[in-house]
Amino acid sequence: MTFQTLDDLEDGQRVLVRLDLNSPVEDGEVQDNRRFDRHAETISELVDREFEVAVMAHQGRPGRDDFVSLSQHADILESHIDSPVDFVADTFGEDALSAIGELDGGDVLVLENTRMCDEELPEEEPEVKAETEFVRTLKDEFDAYVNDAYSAAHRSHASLVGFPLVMDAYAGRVMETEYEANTAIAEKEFDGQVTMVVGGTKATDVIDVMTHLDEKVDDFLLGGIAGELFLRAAGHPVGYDIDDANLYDEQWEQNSEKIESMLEDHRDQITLAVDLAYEDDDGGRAEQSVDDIDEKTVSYLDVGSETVMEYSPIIRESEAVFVKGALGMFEDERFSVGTAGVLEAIAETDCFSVVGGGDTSRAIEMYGMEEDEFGHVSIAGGAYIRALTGAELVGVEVLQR
Ligand SMILES: Nc1ncnc2c1ncn2[C@@H]1O[C@H](COP(=O)(O)OP(=O)(O)OP(=O)(O)O)[C@@H](O)[C@H]1O
Ligand SMILES: O=C(O)[C@H](O)COP(=O)(O)O
Repeated sequence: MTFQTLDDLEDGQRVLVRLDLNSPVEDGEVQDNRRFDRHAETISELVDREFEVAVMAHQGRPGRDDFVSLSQHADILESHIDSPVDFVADTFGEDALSAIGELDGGDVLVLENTRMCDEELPEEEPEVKAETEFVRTLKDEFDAYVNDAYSAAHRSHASLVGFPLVMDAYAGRVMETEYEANTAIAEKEFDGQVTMVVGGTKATDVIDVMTHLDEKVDDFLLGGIAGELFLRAAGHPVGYDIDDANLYDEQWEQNSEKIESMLEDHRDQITLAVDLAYEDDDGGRAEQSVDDIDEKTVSYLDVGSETVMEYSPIIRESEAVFVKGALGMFEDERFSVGTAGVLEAIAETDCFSVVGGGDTSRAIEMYGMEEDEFGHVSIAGGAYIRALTGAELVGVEVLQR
């Protein structure tokens, strides 16, 4: 099934565009990344064709440090296209409507973080989202809706699934290319070994998907927060929160049964880290064998060098390698050994590879690798691995109705 694209959109209209600009935030500063670069292509095309463009996007989640305004995103987006990008600190209230009313052909306006609107987040059916005041108010201001946010298309949120039910809806260029690439990849068959490197912070997303990929993937190599939860299930005292970070315990509550049953039924397909890295008292990197950890007293921020040495030959023997999520907090060079080591092993190997994730794909350029050393680099994380299972993404599905 296909959707309408920008080729089907009549010139000069007022368009409401959903991008995924969800980015890493370090000390309050939004970090530029390839999501801006890729979405700039869609926005530039709309500007060149004299559309009046308003952009919706989200950043972080309420209660987390990365839940910030989109004002910096507007500036970064502007630096990727050749024309001004305005920002209004409002999602669909009077200020937003007045700024939208002032748009002229070729103008771009970024609206405030959609997740600051109460109706955006709860996961509900598209039909319910279409009835929200948020959707009902904004839809009257525009002639068409464009969804370019493939990487958020696994979420049934108002800005993603509500508008297509009540407006003419189109796929942007990123939506089109990511959908085509990931669908083709999901249909690929491999004769040899298929390996999936699973890490990152969104353990709930990856563990759900792992349970659906156990026939397609021969070897899961674990790291990141997800890997620590598997180590906890295997009897090691890691994968617990030791401060207010709230990265582990809630995800453990949600997933412990699934993890335990995966370990029980598929132990031979799951490879766990043998050592982990942490920050020592002098601010350096220290490593500890998993077997020597009696109690969690520090935050483990990377897998250790021994683990990279165990994972690399498995990668070298693979016909296909999929990566979702970083093996450590690679943004800090001290904790990049796992992520950079595994990506380098993939780049050096003649296998088919896909690296996905808004954050994870950033590690490629940070550590001196080139995108063309990999089969496909997706700016989608959760959406791409869900697509690998052959499942429809709700945000894509409503565009195809
Ligand atoms: N042990 C760890 N402790 C803290 N953070 C970690 C650890 N391991 C990995 N990370 C962080 O995980 C992040 C990447 O994982 P995340 O789950 O956000 O995936 P992603 O690649 O960005 O995919 P998505 O697009 O779904 O967000 C990195 O920014 C990295 O710093
Ligand atoms: O970064 C992502 O994977 C998407 O923007 C979805 O964000 P979320 O996991 O916070 O819903």
